[in-house]
Amino acid sequence: MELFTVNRYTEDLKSPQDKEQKTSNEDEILQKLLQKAAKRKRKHEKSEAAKQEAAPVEQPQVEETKVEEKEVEKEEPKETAPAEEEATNSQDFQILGGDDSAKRKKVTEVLPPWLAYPTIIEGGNLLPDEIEELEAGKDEASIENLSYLKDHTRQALKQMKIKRLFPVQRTVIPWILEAQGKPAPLRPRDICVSAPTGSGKTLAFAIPIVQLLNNRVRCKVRALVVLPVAELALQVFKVIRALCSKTELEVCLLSKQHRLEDEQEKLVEVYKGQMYSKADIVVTTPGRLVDHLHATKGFCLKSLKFLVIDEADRIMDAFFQNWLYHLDNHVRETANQLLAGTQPPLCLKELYATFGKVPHKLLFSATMSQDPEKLQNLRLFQPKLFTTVFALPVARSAAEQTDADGESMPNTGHFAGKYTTPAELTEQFCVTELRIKPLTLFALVEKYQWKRFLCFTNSTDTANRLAFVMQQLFAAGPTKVAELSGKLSALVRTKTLTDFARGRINGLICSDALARGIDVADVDVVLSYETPRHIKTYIHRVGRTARAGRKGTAVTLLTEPEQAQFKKMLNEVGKALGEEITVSADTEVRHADIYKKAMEQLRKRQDDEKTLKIVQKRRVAQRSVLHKTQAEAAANPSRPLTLMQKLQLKAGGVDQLEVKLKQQENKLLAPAAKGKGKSKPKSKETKKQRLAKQRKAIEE
Ligand SMILES: Nc1ncnc2c1ncn2[C@@H]1O[C@H](COP(=O)(O)OP(=O)(O)OP(=O)(O)O)[C@@H](O)[C@H]1O
Repeated sequence: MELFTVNRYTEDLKSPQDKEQKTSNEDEILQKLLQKAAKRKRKHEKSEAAKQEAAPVEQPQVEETKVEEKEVEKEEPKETAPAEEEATNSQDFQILGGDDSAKRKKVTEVLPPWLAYPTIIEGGNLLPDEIEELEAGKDEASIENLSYLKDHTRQALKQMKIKRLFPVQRTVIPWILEAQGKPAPLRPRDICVSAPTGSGKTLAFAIPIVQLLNNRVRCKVRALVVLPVAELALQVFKVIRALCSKTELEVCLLSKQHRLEDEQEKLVEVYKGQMYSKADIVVTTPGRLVDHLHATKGFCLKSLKFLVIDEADRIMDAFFQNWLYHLDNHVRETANQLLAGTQPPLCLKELYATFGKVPHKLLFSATMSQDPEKLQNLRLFQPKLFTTVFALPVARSAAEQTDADGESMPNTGHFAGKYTTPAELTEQFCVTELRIKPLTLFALVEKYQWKRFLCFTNSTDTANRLAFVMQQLFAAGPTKVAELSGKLSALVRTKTLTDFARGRINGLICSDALARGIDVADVDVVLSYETPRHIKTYIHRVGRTARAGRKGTAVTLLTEPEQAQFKKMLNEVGKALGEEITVSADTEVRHADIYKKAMEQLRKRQDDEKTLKIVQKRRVAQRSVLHKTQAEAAANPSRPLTLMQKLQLKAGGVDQLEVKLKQQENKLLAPAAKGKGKSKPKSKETKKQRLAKQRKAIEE
């Protein structure tokens, strides 16, 4: 008996004809195999003969032989039968570790047509000839001559001291107004706007939104503006609020600078058991939006008509609590509730108005992302790109338009408008040594008498340390310097910015968290203390000056090794390094004493911080040990304590230990507290009152 039975598939030959056909097929295959074997044999013989010839010769000639071999191989297919050709063609696939001569297709980056063929925003900011036209009263960009602007917008703009619109505004505003004016089944295309920093993108979306929402009857959240950081949200909120000043529209700001409960009060009101929206336009950060979607009863976005994403590439780069997912869920849920009839009022008209409605998405940035994956997350509807600078696809010859196989290649386009800086910006650099970098910065500010400057570092820690050193260096003079980094609370940051805007502070040492979007008027110069890691960061940093058609300067401090790398980074996006500026060579000697002192103080401060961290860590550890010992002793009074535990309890228990460690901590914090104590208000305000006062001052 067989243990295993192997079942093979044996094709039943149905007819003698089939039988004949099968035998002829077999013969054919056999013939092919024999031909192949003969070919292989021939080849082997030839290569053996060649090897023998080449044996006494040195290395370079071996390579020649290889070339010959290849030539022989290339010639051979001419002699082979068609069946053999098939077999040789199979070598088109690249064999790993094998012959490298296999054919490879060239991979080219292809932009989707909407990115490759954008709408160009013509004209720069206020050009000299335009100013002459403005004086002559013939200016086409004057708000008086633009027919699509409503009276309430003109009045508000006049109050904001805006007389004419910038190119990006003149292109985008009429386009949105027209796209929204089309009848119901036609849906407007979503747009991406890529324009330089300070070119006026905020008004480009704010004006059409305010004009289109102004004829609403009932207050509902119809526009949502999302920004990456609280400071930016506050800035955009102020612009939209000013624009709405002549309308009935309500604008609400949501950001971590306020208490959630306060914001909830501003968002929703309850009347006779029904929830009503108190805001038409909501300006928010992604994190705060998610908080409200989950925690605020009655916060409903089902009537959303506009979704604006400012600094879009930043928002797409970061996860931001997956805000898009939560927003999507919220809109879908409310729509479903409405369809299921669980959310009153359910009437046909409302159903019709809600069903299938998607907000018009408007994306803005100075460094727009081209990454299709990131853009796909936003599910843009037939997107359209507006950009200021663009090199149109280069015209190619007929030969260039086809690849090696003779197939036509798509036009790839060249997105040159991706990283642009304002025309009014002057870029410079200063070469220094790492050892004396802070001193060079100090000397530059002294030499050029900059009264309003921003200085960027690559991390919050560097910003913190540099601000400390600069404060020491400038201590004797009138120049006031402060830190502005992500390490500080949002409230302190906003207060510092307000002080800077009002001229109480001359220079801010910032981390990159605030490099984007912040609009402070009349910044003389933007300094990069450390070279930015990415060109995008550089574009946003330098964009804090030369805004709204004004002139500005950007200076980068470079060490010798950094110079080539930075130059390469700029060249890659078609920018040049700019002019070199220097500080006098005896700077180091003149300020040696004061610099030495500042560095010593910094070292002392760092030591203190380290000790404080250790004390705090020990405090937490000892507290937990004591708690454990006390709990054990209470739970099991009969169990004898170890000597260590007895000592710990004898030392005075948790409370006394707390007091002891607190004393140590206070001692270390004492010098800092002393300095702060001077500026503290004398009145007995509570912390809550003080914060409320600060908030009020900031919003004003
Ligand atoms: N039409 C205008 N006339 C005069 N000033 C304007 C006009 N439009 C905007 N501004 C001013 O220009 C400055 C920059 O505007 P805005 O912040 O909108 O620029 P942005 O393009 O968003 O810059 P960023 O990319 O850095 O965020 C603001 O101070 C604003 O008040």
